[in-house]
Amino acid sequence: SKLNILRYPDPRLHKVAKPVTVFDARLAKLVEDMAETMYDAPGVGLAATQVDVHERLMIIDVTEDKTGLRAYINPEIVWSSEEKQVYDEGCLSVPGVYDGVERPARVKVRALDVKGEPFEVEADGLLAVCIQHEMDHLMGKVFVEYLSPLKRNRIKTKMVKEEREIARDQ
Ligand SMILES: O=C(O)C[C@@H](Cc1ccccc1)C(=O)SCC(=O)c1ccccc1
Ligand SMILES: [Zn+2]
Repeated sequence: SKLNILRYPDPRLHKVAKPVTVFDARLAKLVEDMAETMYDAPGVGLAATQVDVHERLMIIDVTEDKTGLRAYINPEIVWSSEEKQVYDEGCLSVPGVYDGVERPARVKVRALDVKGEPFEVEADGLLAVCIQHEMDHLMGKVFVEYLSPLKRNRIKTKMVKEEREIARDQ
């Protein structure tokens, strides 16, 4: 079923996720529900933090035809390139905002799959950007924190105003 995505500046987006320790049917269902939520948004990634589940779990699918879904559990970056790249990032928790963020161009990440089996991915391009963006979510970080205080405050003000309008219409 579709889950509710927390919207910035909800304070729960700043909670630090805890490692996953139990690989059971609940976890598999959570991955399914997160995937349904992500494809519906639409998005190319989603961290458990964004659906108010504070466990170290993220899903990513950067393929055009939605055939590349992968769950990364207890992910850790084991190598990142010196070379950086600026990419126009978006965020399902900050709808309508896209802005340049500089990050290492390539990363090697180690994680467990939904069965608890370890795997490793070396990524570049959008996958590398997304892995780093989702892992920030698991650390309670939202990509607007890389922008200038002026830009961040304008975004915050706009989102709070929109939140009030949504509340008023209900
Ligand atoms: O908020 C999130 O974590 C999802 C976010 C991931 C992301 C996208 C691009 C750069 C960095 C991180 C999104 O998916 S935003 C939506 C988006 O970028 C997109 C949506 C549909 C097709 C392609 C991209
Ligand atoms: Zn995001």
